[in-house]
Amino acid sequence: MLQQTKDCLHGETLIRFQRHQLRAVRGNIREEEVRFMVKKVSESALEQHTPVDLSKTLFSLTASIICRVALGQNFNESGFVIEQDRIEELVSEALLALGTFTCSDVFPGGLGRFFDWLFGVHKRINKVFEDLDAFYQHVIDDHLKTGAAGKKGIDSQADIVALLLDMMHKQGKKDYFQLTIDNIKAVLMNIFLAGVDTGAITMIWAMTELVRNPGVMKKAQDEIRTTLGPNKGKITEEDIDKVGYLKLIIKETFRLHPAAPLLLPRVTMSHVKINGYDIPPKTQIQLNVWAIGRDPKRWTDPEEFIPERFANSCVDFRGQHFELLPFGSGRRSCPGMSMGVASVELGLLSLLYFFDWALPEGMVSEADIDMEEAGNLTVVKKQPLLLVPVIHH
Ligand code: HEM
Repeated sequence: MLQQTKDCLHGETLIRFQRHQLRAVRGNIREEEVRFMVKKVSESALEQHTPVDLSKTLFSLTASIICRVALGQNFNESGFVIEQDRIEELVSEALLALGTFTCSDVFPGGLGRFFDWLFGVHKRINKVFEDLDAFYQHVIDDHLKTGAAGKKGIDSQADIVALLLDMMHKQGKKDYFQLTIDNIKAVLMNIFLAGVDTGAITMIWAMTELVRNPGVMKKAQDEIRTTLGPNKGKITEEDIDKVGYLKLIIKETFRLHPAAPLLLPRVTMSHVKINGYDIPPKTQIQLNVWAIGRDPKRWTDPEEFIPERFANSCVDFRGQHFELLPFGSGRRSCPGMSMGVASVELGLLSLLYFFDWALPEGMVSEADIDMEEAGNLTVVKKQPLLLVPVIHH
């Protein structure tokens, strides 16, 4: 028990430390982008009874944060190399393509390839990845042209492309590992595909559960508004640690709606035995963390959204407690966890502090909200979440 408490405290301290580190390096990109989102939602709220598409709003938020941190490019300034909508489209298309079943996965020989060719599977996959490659090349060329890549020197505000290009320029010819432009594009691909929609999906499900559970929404808003006080002009990341109930809401959202329900596939390196089953080497394994999160043997009332279940529990989502694994576990667990959690916390905190949320006209009860899921690698709410914002402060 003592060890568990120590682990809890250690985890919490670690995530705060990482957040401070991130803040020091990335400045207040997240705060600026969340403020921009609040401004846009406030504008919509002035047109009374007009619903906001929160799914779109939250995808735009995470895409803008990732674009600024990774590429140093701001959607809200003119001259961005690609339309924001197109980036969001490309990310969704790429994730869908990656999670698509291919015949050559099951029949690696000519037969599988023939059927994939017949159904045009690889053509579709190639098209979306060619478009993303062209986008990364454009951004890299832009950095090289403007000298953001090393010539001016790297400062604490440098974006990831600038840092990687700087590393590439400084490497010696005899270095064991030679970083190439292709490596940089691969890192960008990882960050884009893993970083944009996971955070948005988590916030969309959290807001969906909150409107379906008005008691939980009210408790969260009362705590947030009482703790932060009235007429606060802006929310900062320092405010996050003051509001404990929101953190329980986020944990409960991770339990019921992990953004990547099957994590990334693993392959066994040797023969293993699990629950009496023999699993030979080189077998692809998928971990269903969605099902684990709803397992009645582990959770009381597993289908219910009850954030209080975590109030006196040490169970956390950082990969040490196997009943809750929204970021995976082990060496291949999510490297963007601190950044993802910080964006989700700040985004939700602002939406709950500044606005009350009502159902759109025609929807009589919370039970009418559609909960259907869509996607394969990542699973999003199928129908956009439409809610009417009412300005509170
Ligand atoms: C709430 C937000 C996020 C969630 C729920 C999430 C979840 C996950 C999950 C489940 C995995 C697979 C882990 C495994 O199979 O064990 C993963 C991998 C990954 N995530 Fe995240 N993630 C989030 C945010 C981010 C962000 C913001 C970034 C980058 C800026 C990021 C970058 C990555 C990368 C690069 C991988 C692949 C790691 C590898 O291949 O070894 N993630 N994430």
